[in-house]
Amino acid sequence: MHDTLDWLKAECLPASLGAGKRAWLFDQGSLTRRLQALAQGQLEVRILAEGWQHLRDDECTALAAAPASMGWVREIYLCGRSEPWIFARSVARRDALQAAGLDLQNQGARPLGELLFSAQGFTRGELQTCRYPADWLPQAVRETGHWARRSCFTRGELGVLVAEVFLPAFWQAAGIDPHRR
Ligand SMILES: C=C(O[C@@H]1C=C(C(=O)O)C=C[C@H]1O)C(=O)O
Repeated sequence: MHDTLDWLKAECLPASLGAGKRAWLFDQGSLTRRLQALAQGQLEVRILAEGWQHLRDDECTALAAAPASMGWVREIYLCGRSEPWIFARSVARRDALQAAGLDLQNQGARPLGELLFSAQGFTRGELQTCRYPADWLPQAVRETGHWARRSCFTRGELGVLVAEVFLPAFWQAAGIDPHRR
């Protein structure tokens, strides 16, 4: 397991990372909203998996949870013009969700961003990036080297850790060479 997965802050990234990719990776706004514009409104959430699972080591560390804590896991594609552009995995501690009375189980195909960027009192923490482990990706998009970012949205004791992996089809749609750093 990648318990030593290093998520890097903006200032730790190689200077060689292209400005186009860096701008997308570290944009503080709602990714859903930006993608809706890029897809001219043809953006949908495709749910891949949801449920209570033991969280990964890097997730437990980020959420200040004991190793292998139980949490709600939501894995989706954000599809632009019916093509997977983003793989996203969002997790939160079960104890914190229950204490907050937040019901992520019924989010369904509504973008999580509508909850996290609405007036619900969530604050976004620092954005970090990494090259996402291929074996954490769905089989259909399993390649090494995809840029990912993550941040934690907090409200009181509750943290929702959102990781977004930018797939080659997205970079092409954004007019950025997916093979350049
Ligand atoms: C956090 C956001 O929500 C987006 C929607 C997600 C979902 O519905 O599961 C997951 C990650 C994000 O890309 C956002 O819009 O920035």
